[in-house]
Parts: sequence; C-alpha cells; structure tokens
Amino acid sequence: MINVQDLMKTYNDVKALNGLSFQAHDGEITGLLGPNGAGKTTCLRSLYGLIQPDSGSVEVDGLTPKTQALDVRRRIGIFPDKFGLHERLTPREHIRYIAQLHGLKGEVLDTQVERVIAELNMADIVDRRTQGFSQGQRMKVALAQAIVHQPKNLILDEPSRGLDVMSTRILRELMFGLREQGRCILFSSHVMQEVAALCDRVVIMVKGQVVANDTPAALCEQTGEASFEDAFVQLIGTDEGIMA
Ligand SMILES: Nc1ncnc2c1ncn2[C@@H]1O[C@H](COP(=O)(O)OP(=O)(O)OP(=O)(O)O)[C@@H](O)[C@H]1O
Repeated sequence: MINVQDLMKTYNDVKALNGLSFQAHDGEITGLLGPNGAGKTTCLRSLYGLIQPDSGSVEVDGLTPKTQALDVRRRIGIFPDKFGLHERLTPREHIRYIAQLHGLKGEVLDTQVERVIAELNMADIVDRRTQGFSQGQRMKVALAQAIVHQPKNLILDEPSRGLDVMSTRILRELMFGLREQGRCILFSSHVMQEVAALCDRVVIMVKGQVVANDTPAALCEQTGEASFEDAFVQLIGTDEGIMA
C-alpha cells in the first residue's frame, strides 16, 4: 500500500508537487495521470526515495523512504522512465545483479531468476548482450528487474511507451497477475485506452495537485462523458495529456 500525504516539491520557482495526496491500495491497479509537467515522475521518484520532497509524507506499507530506504526498496519494484541497461551485460546478468542487491542468494536467487525469465518469455534473449536490443526487449529486461524479488508494490513510469502489441499484452497480463496476488500497482500513463482498460482507480493530477480520484466508470459518470478520454479532458481542462 502506498500513501502520499500533502507532498510538496519545488525546483527553483517551479512547484512540481503542490500538496499532492492519494493512496494506492493492495490488490488494485492505480493509474497516475496528468498533462506534461503535472508532476507524475516527481511523485514516483519521491516514492522510491530518489528525490526528497520539501515537505509532506510518503509511506510504502507503512515505511518511509527517508528513514527506511532499504526496507522500502525491498518492498517496491521499479520500472523507471529510463531503462539504463549496460550494453555489455546480458539480461540474465542484469536480473541476477538486481536480485542480489535485494538480498537474494543461493537457491532462492537461482529459482527467482529462472521464474521471471520464464514468466516474461525471455529465453531467446536472456544470454545475449543487451547492446542493440529493441525497445520491447529492453522493456522486458527492465520489467524482470522490477519483479525478480517479488515486491509487494510495483511502480511503473509510462510502462507501455514504445511497445508493440505483443509486449503490451505481456505487460498487461503481468499487471493483472500481480493484482490477483494482492499486490499494489501504481503506474503513470498518457494512453487513455490503456488506463481505462487496466485501472481500478485513477488519480488525475494537474500542477502538482490531485483534481480527481475515482474509478474510470465513476469519472465518466461524474463528468457525463461516455468515453474516459473525454472525461479526462474535461477534468484537466485541456487535451494536452493524451496520446493516441
Ligand atoms: N530536476 C528538475 N529540475 C528542474 N525542474 C524539474 C526537475 N524535474 C522536474 N522538473 C519540473 O517539475 C515539473 C513536473 O515535472 P515531472 O517530470 O514530474 O512531470 P510529469 O507529470 O512526469 O511530466 P511528463 O508527462 O511530461 O513526463 C515540470 O515543470 C518539470 O519541468
């Protein structure tokens, strides 16, 4: 469970987060939406302790990234906005390295690495160097790194960018599977169809604040719009946060 309360973050004179509050619950997929510059990435980075908010609080399963950084990192899987793979390493080496950083060793390490390779259908690429990998192949490596330690919470920053249909399906099935296991999934996106299809709850933010927080169906009803995309446009007052 992720709990964000009254988060503030200012860069020079830009208020990236301006009193942001919301919760993402276990067993649910929560979508974080908003136009460019709304503060989504800043929020996600605060959750995994990459940046320090100026004020407010962040909790992951009741733990705070500021004081319990290691415990929080073991409880979250991160699918970042930039993959940052090492070209000379293979996917297997990437996955093992991250798993070891999370404290996995011995038989458990071997089992978890093999499990995630099978789950993401990566057998054909797992022992090739990542140099020259396609966007979808890179995505799989990043996703495997995010879930190898079976975290209770998964945070994804625009996970489906650049993915083909098959990779998008793998990602979707994986998210549904993790939800069924009772995990908490929080992801940011600009793709309205994806959000409407995937999310149990949607948190819409504009200028660092929440402007709506409900199920996609409830937001359609609240705005009187038939499509979620139209509801989103009405709630944020512009269509700049949407991708086809
Ligand atoms: N390191 C930084 N230095 C200065 N300004 C920053 C920094 N990081 C973010 N910002 C600013 O904070 C605001 C929020 O940025 P953020 O990247 O969190 O938005 P976002 O909702 O993820 O946007 P997008 O949808 O375009 O990825 C923007 O105005 C951005 O320019």
